[in-house]
Parts: sequence; C-alpha cells; structure tokens
Amino acid sequence: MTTGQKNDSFIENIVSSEVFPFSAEELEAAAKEKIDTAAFGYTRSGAGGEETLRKNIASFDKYSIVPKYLNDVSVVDTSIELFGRTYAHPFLLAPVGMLKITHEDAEIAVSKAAAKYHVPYIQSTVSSYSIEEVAVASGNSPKWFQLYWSNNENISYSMVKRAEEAGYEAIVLTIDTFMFGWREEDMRNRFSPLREGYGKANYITDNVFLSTLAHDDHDSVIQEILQNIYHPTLNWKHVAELKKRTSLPILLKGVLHPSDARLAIESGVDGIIVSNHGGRQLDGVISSIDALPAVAKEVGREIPVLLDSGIRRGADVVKALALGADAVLYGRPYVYGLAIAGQTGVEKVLENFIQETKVSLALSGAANVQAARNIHIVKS
Ligand SMILES: Cc1cc2nc3c(=O)[nH]c(=O)nc-3n(C[C@H](O)[C@H](O)[C@H](O)COP(=O)(O)O)c2cc1C
Ligand SMILES: O=C(O)C(=O)c1ccccc1
Repeated sequence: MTTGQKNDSFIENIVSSEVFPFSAEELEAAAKEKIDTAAFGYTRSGAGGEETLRKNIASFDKYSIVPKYLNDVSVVDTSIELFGRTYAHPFLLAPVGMLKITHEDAEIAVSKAAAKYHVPYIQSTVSSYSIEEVAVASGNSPKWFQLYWSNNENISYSMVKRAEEAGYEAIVLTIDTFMFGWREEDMRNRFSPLREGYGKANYITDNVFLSTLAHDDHDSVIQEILQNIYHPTLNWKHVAELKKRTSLPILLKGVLHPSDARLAIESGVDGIIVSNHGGRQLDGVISSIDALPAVAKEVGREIPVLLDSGIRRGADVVKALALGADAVLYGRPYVYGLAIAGQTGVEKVLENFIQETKVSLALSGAANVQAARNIHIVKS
C-alpha cells in the first residue's frame, strides 16, 4: 500500500480523546484485566522458565538500526510480493488457536479486522470457528491456513482441500508442535482449552474426521483430536507427500536451524517461517531474530523467509527485514486487542502497528520493503 507520509496517525492519536493502549506492554496489562486468569495465562505464557519468551523480546534490543537520511521518503510503499501475489504490508497475522477463550467472536472478529486493513490472516487448525465460517466472514481478503498434522493423514489432506476450496492462498505446516511444550502456567491453572473444546471447529466440520469417530459425544471428539494432534513421527517424508497433494504454496513454520532450511528447499517447500512458537515449545531455544541471519544466509533468495516471535513494534519489522526476512508475523499483541474490545480492539492495534511500521521504514531511510533489506544493522 502506497501512502503519503504525513504523520497523520501520530497527530490523530495525540488529539484523540479515546483511551486505548498503545504499546504491547500496555495491551498485555489491559487484556489481563479483561479476561479470566487461565485464558490470559495461556496466551501470555511460555514454556519452562520462560527464558526463550524473554529472549524473543530482549534479542531485538541487541540490534540497532543505522539509518540513512536525505532520501526522499515522502511516499512509503509497504507492499510485498509473495508467491506471485501482492500484499499490502510486510506482515501477516500469526496463527493463534482457540481464540474463543479470549473473546466470543474469536477468529471472525480477527479476520474481519484483518480484511479491513488488508492484512493477510493465517488461520489455525485449532481455531474456534471453521475454515468456511472465517472465509464467509472475511470475504475475499487474503488468508492462509496453518496445518497441524493429523496422525490420520487423510484428515490433514481433507483440511488442506477445504482451505483450497475456500480460497486460502497458502498452507503453513507448523513443525515445532508435534507435542506440547512444558507449560507450567497452564498446569498451575489446570487449563487446557483444547480439552475444553475451544479448538474443535475444523474437526467437527470435517467429514474424514467424523467418519473415524466411533462415538460423537464431546469426550470422544476431544480424545480423537488429542490423539490426532500428538504426532512425534512427523518427518520430511510427510512434507514431500503434502507437497504432492496441494497446488498451494507450502511454508514450514518453526525452522531455527540453517540445515533444516536447506532440507526444506530440497523437499520442495515454498517458504519458511523462522519461529520458536513465541517461546511456547522448547524453552532455552534461540530467539528467532538471532536465528534469522544464518537461516537467511543459507536460503539466499531461493525461497521467501518469514519470521515471528517477538515482533512488537515497527522498528522490529525494520530489523527483521534488514536481517534477511521477506515479511514477519504479528502475534500476541493482536490477541490482546481482541481481548480488550473484540474486532474494534484488533482494528486499533493494527492501525497503530501499520502506521508505526511505515514511520519506522521512512525514518530508517527506506521508501519500500526492498530498500529496507539494505538497511545497515549493528549488533551490540
Ligand atoms: C495463545 C497462542 C496460541 C497459538 N496457537 C498457534 C497455533 O494454533 N498454531 C501455530 O502454528 N502457532 C500458534 N501460536 C504461535 C504463533 O503463531 C506465533 O508463532 C507466536 O505467537 C509468535 O510469538 P509472539 O506472539 O510472542 O510474537 C500460538 C501462540 C499463542 C500466543
Ligand atoms: O498453544 C499453542 O501455542 C498451540 O500452538 C496449540 C497447539 C495445539 C493445540 C492447541 C494449541
């Protein structure tokens, strides 16, 4: 999207009488007040001692932008091209499951807000509304589908087919969550939203899944979902097979090691997402911004490299682009917007993040995303 750079939003926010949090920290604090302890804990927390969760944020501080001035940045073009399509912003909304724990309107609210701001939305396998419901709510706004592999692979293929038919534009296979991380906050709160049925929408609307059920009562459905989602056997052969089953681009989400990036390319994968799942899986792993340079170097320009885990500000987007990402995924902050005020809350968060990203690009000296990739970064 090409827009004049007049700092309109900054001034609008200054003169506005409306009260809505700006920073991710304020959003988190407001969400905490709004929703119940267990739901908030589920969203905020990381695995183990939360070392990686903290590092995801702290690592961004180690990188400094060295801006260049006296370029004409009166017009900033934030658009990117991925898989032959043009998207308006250099970020997408990260897949976050079971959003009904946060707000009744869940993925419907988020996908509508994303549509309003032309932000592509990645829908989770374990969402609270189905692929088809989200497709109807958000019209022809761009959407990708995040796949959790099912032990019964025909369920995986069926969900991918449904996403294709509903007009989704890519498949994101998450590779770091074949079992749950050690999440103490959830154990403390005795809370598993999956067991409570918050993530069942795509399963109970799937004919292949339904045909495998011996009984269709709540407990049987949940048991079957849990059994399908635990799949430690997942390996590169599944990736190659999935590639044969769909014409959509496939991205692997959760790549941290450069050799895995190479294997992804050799398996015919179309893109990778450098991610540690927001610190929710293995505590102690490298922050994703620290993992990015080596992965980007290995991949060269062969396939797009995206990044998530710790993106909170426009400057974080600039840093990720400058260190080799083609785009980033924005996660927890939009979920806090949803908790605070439903669709309107997500819209407010997006509006500010879009404007902050644009200002950050301009003040770094980049009039477009391509130029951002040449911004000089130093590590302290
Ligand atoms: C509450 C919650 C649920 C999530 N659910 C999923 C999911 O269903 N599928 C998935 O691939 N990633 C999921 N993620 C991980 C996000 O896609 C993303 O990797 C992570 O939120 C990035 O970290 P950040 O939000 O701290 O920036 C979830 C994250 C959170 C916070
Ligand atoms: O909570 C998560 O991070 C997540 O990705 C997930 C995975 C499977 C089922 C429910 C949530």
